[in-house]
Amino acid sequence: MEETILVINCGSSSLKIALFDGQLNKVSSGLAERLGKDDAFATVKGREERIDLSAGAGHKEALNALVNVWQDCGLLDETPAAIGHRVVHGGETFREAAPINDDALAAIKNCASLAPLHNPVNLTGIEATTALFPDVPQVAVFDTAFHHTLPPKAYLYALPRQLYNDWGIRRYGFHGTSHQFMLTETARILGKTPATTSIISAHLGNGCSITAIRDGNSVDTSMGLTPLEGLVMGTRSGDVDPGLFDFLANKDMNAEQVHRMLNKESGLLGLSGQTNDMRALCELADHGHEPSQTAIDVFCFRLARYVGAMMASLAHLDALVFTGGIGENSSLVRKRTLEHLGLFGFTVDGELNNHHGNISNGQIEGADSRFRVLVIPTNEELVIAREALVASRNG
Ligand SMILES: Nc1ncnc2c1ncn2[C@@H]1O[C@H](COP(=O)(O)OP(=O)(O)O)[C@@H](O)[C@H]1O
Ligand SMILES: CC(=O)OP(=O)(O)O
Ligand SMILES: [Mg+2]
Repeated sequence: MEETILVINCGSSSLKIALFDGQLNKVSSGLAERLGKDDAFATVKGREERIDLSAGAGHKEALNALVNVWQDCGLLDETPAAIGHRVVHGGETFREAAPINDDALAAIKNCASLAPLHNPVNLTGIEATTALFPDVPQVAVFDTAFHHTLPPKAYLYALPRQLYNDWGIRRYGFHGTSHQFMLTETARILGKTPATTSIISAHLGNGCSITAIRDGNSVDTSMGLTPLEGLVMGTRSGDVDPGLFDFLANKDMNAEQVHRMLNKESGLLGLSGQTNDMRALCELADHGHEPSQTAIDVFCFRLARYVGAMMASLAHLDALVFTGGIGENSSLVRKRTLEHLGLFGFTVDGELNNHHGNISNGQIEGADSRFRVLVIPTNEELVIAREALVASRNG
């Protein structure tokens, strides 16, 4: 019987799920959106019909519904050989993927206060698959793990040292599976080994982060204690002056309100007043909507500033790499960002940038650019499936 690997990525209001065969080919994938809302629904890629979920359905119901569809159409006849879960925060405990057992679950729960939007739903996903497939080995793959090589100068905040010693307050970094995938893909494209490859990787999805990778190791990254620091994101502010908290407290905003504003009501959505979706924002900007144009400007300028900041960690740069829904699809964001970086010697080829999808190596830099610039589709699910497969074969 063919082995299958199930991959689960529980986001704050969505569920992404994928099925791989034993050769790590993706067999099918599904998505559930608007979880917790009245109009929650799920879809299986390549199938027309929407799976309506009951009002307020959460991750568990969505997962059961999607697995049911796969079972009904014969894609998941047997129990899977292994299950891989994306877990966002692994703290300092996890430097690599970990088999899910009681100790790992306790450690993941321990990190939940550091990633309140992500870890609790990651745990819900693990509970749901444990109920469905109690005897199947499961593996947690952490966003933070790839960043375990950050040096203290990059991960320490300039706060009283006691906060790190007592509570683990430091910068952790996220999207590690995606940044790691950018490293291996860039090395493959350039004909190098990952261990000798140095890149700046910009993951621009709903959450956005940028990482400096020096000779295969993450050495600086824009996200911090939580996935709120750094770049402008769909609904997250990224960097703000810490003095803001004091100011807002004096305006009678409590911690919960500030948390919601910074995580859910800021970023592209907050600046534009319209949408967190970059594609929709570009259309509004095209039609002359000034706040949307400004939102795109702030997004690209912050990103360019961070590219400059990441340079400080590198001895040489093999490529600047764009990935994630925005990085892969928005030629406008790439162009605007690179235009800020002329002093470093970056140039962009307009034609390649507009049609990068046709070019197999993802190149978009101009002939006179000092550095390579690549667009590479991310594949976090594949990395997670690979880890799950390895773990299942090892034991
Ligand atoms: N053609 C496009 N042009 C501009 N932005 C796009 C395009 N396609 C997708 N995006 C943007 O990508 C973002 C979602 O990225 P994605 O990586 O899919 O998100 P997630 O972090 O949820 O996995 C959204 O802002 C969306 O508008
Ligand atoms: C860590 C993080 O920001 O994840 P996502 O982009 O899935 O929200
Ligand atoms: Mg993402």
